[in-house]
Amino acid sequence: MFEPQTFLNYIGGEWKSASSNLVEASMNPANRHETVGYIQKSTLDDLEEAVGAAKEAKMGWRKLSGPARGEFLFKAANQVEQRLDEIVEMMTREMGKTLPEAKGETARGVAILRYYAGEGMRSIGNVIPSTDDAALMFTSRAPLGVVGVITPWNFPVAIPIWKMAPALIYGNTVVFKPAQETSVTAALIMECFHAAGLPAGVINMVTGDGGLIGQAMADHPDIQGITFTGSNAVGKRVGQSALARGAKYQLEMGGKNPVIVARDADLDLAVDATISGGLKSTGQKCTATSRVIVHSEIYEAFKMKLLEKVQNIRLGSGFEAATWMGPLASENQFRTVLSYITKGVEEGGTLLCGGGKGLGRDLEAGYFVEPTIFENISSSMTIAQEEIFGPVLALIKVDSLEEAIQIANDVKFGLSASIFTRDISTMLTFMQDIDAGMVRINAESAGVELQAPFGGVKQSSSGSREQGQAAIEFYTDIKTIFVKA
Ligand SMILES: NC(=O)c1ccc[n+]([C@@H]2O[C@H](COP(=O)([O-])OP(=O)(O)OC[C@H]3O[C@@H](n4cnc5c(N)ncnc54)[C@H](O)[C@@H]3O)[C@@H](O)[C@H]2O)c1
Ligand SMILES: O=CCCC(=O)C(=O)O
Repeated sequence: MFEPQTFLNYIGGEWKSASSNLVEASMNPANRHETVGYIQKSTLDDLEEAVGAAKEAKMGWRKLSGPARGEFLFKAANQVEQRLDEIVEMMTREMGKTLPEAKGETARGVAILRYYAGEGMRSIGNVIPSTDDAALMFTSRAPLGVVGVITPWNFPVAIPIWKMAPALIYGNTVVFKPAQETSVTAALIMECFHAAGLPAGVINMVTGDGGLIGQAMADHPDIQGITFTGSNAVGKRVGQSALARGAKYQLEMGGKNPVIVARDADLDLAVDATISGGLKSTGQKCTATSRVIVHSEIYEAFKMKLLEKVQNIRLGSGFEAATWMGPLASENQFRTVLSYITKGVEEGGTLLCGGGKGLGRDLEAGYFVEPTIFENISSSMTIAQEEIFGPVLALIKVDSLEEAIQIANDVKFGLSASIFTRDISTMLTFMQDIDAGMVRINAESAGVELQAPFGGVKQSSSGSREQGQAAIEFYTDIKTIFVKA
C-alpha cells in the first residue's frame, strides 16, 4: 500500500511548513482517487524568508572556488543516483509518465549534475590583447546573485536540475518554485541537495500557487535573474515583470513542432520517429511532434504505416510493463486536450484514429486520452497553430519541399523541427530555411542532449539558450578587467 506523506518547504537549510499551515494534495493522474503526497500552500511570507536566506548565503557561495562548488554538485548527483528508483516511482505516480521514461529522465538529471560539477573546473574567461602593451586585459564571469527558478510539470526532475545546476556552479544562490502538479517529486530532489550538504540558504524551495509565488518571484527586487519554463501566456508575464525592474530573465515556452516527411524518406524510420517524437510522454514535451507534413507522393503509404502502429499503442498506468503511453498529467491538461480534439473536428479535420477518452480496464479512473491522428488539416486551423501538449498528430499533405517548409514555419513557435530525407540538398535547404532552434535530420523532434545548447526561436524562447556551456550566458555577467601595475 502506498502511503502519502507531507512534504515541506526547504528554506535556509531547514524543512519548514508554510506560514498558512495549509497543504494541498498532489494526485496521481493515472488514478484520480490516489493522493501522491501533500505539499505546502506557501504564502508571500514564506517566499520572503526563502529570498532572504538566498540573499544571505550569496556572498559565501560566490566566494567558494568553482571546483569546491562542483564538489557539492557531485555529491548531489550521487544522492540522486542512490535514490533513483524511489524518485522514478514517485515521478511516475505523480506525473504519469512510464517507468522507463521516468528512469531515463532521472538518469539524465544525474548526468546534468555531473556535467555542471565539471564546469566548476573550466575556464570562465579569456585574455584579450590590449592596445596598451603594459596592461593585462581579460574577461571573467560574475554570478547574478539570487536566481529564481520556475518550472513546469512535464520534466519534473530534468528541467529543475538543468536550471539549478548551472545557477549554482556559476556562483548563484537559488529560490526554486516547482509546478504544483509535481512538487512531491521536486521535494525528493531537494532532499538530495540537502543530503549533499550545500550550505544553508544556497538552495531553497517554496511550493504553491504560480500566480502568487511565481509572480512574486518575477517581481521580487532581491531576485536578480528569473529562469522560467512553461506556457507562453505565463512566460510573457514573467518576462515583462522581470524587464520592468531590470532583472535578467530567460524564458523557454511552447512549441508546435513539425516533422517533414520528404518523398525520398525512409518511411519506417519516419513513422517510428513520428510516434516516438509525438506520443512519448503522452505528447507532453515542448519538443513533441505535433504537425506531420508529408509529401503527397508517399502520403498514403506513410499514413497506413503510421495508423497500423498507432492503433497498437497500449494505454495504461506508467507502472505496468505493458503500457506504452500513460495518462495526461492533470485534469486541466485532460480537458484542454479533449477540447482541442473537438475543435479539430469542428473546423473540418478528419479523425483517422483515437479522439476520445481512454475507456475500459482501469483507464476511466485516470486522465487517459487515446492517441489521436487527424488528416485534412490546413495550416490555418486551430490544431495546426496552437500547442496542444497531448497525444494528437495533425497530418498535412504537401506537393513540394518549399510548401512543406513554408507550412512548417507558418506558426508563432520555433522550438524543434525535423525532416526525413536521404537527399543532401534537401537536408541543406531545410537546415537553412527552417525557423527552429533545434534542427533535426532523420531524427525525431524530441530529445535533448545536456551538453548542447537548447532553446527556440520566435515565441518559443526569449532568445537565450539553456544547457551545455551556453548556460553560462544567462547565469553570469561578463566583467572585462583591465590591469596595469
Ligand atoms: N520550451 C521548453 O523548454 C519547455 C519545456 C517544458 C514545458 N514547456 C511548456 O510548458 C507548458 C506546460 O507547463 P505548465 O502547464 O506547467 O505551464 P505554466 O506556464 O502554467 O506553469 C509553469 C510554471 O509557472 C508557474 N506559474 C503559473 N502562473 C504564474 C505566474 N503568473 N507567474 C509566475 N509563475 C507562474 C506554475 O506554477 C509553474 O511552476 C507548455 O506550454 C510547454 O510547451 C516548455
Ligand atoms: O519539454 C521540454 C524538454 C524536452 C526534452 O527534454 C526532450 O525532448 O528530451
